[in-house]
Amino acid sequence: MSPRSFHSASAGFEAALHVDLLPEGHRSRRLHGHSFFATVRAELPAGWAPFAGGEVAELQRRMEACCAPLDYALLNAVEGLGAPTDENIARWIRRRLEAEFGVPGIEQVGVQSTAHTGVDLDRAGHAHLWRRYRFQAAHRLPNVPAGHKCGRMHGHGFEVILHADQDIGERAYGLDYDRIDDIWAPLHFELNYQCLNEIAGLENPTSEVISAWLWRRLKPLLPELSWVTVYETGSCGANFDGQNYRIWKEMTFDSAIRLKHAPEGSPLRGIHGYTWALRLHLNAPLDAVMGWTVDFGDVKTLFDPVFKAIDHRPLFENTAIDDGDALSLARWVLAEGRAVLPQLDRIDVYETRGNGAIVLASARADELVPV
Ligand SMILES: Nc1nc2c(c(=O)[nH]1)N=C([C@H](O)[C@H](O)COP(=O)(O)OP(=O)(O)OP(=O)(O)O)CN2
Repeated sequence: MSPRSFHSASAGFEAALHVDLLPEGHRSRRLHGHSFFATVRAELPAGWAPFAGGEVAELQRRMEACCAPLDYALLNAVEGLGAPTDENIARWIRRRLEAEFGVPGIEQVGVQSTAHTGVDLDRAGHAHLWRRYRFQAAHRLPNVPAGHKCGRMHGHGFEVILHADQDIGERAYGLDYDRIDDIWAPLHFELNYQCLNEIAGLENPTSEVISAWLWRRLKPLLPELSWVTVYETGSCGANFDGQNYRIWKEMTFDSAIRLKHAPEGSPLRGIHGYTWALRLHLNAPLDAVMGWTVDFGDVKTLFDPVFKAIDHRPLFENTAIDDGDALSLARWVLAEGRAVLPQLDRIDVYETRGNGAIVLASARADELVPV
């Protein structure tokens, strides 16, 4: 096993734009504005930050400085940006982070322009557009053991994220979000306000089965489709890429830390704390009878002793945890978590939205699947 790790930092900016390369009459040709949110994930070498454990703060500082010219700006007037599509903004941020802000090992740059729309630029330079949809539906899982809560008929506000790889290199404009909307529209009609068990192919409607069902329906219409993500609740879901199933479970923990390598006088050296966001990712084959990889409920139960060791704790008193930074915590959680859940293959730990660390259990290049 050769684990890889990434640091993540984000910056928001308010900006105006008009996208003139869209067809005549398209609403985005008009002057309009967005609250953008950009994130970078980078595999940073040891010694890059001013002190060990200071990587998130340093990456955040550089990310904010990089994006500063975009804040309260007309993006069409920003030098070198070109047509202000989400993709071009991501490429502009990436170029500047590399060339002017000394950020090595960039794995991903994401730009979110609305609550339901964005682009993730991967290491190879492919732009994955994503679009989020919602549908309200009921279901029950018919094969769960007696007494399992999901065996009862219940309902969810499901969310689906469709990711499409534009694969257009450096061209300014490829797939339009509206095309994804048009392809999604009949599926919304089919799923919304329905009982999923009554739909052919969804007799056992787990998140995994729904994501694969959507993949089979959408891929022929949208060859660019790269992942289908299904959120069953706000804290768990599944992802399918045509071959592999991945699931995740999110939780928060509230803990105190200090960074032991921070310089004298820095507040980061003293006791401080966060409501950390923790996301557990698992990769496993589908159980043909249950229709799931690992039961979200089992994930929670098996992980509970690890959770209890970090929630409402002074983590600097735990000598098994190297330091109080996000990467040290993610590494510890991965090691402890895999002892009880060997399917765990990635841990994300965030101090605040977009600012934290990710650790992978293996060196597979395609594991930064956005969710
Ligand atoms: N791998 C899967 N496990 C489970 C699925 C599934 O689709 N795939 N579905 C369910 C249930 O349908 C249930 O509604 C969701 O379960 P759970 O994670 O327990 O959801 P909660 O939001 O209720 O969890 P809390 O963290 O307690 O809020 C079960 N498992």
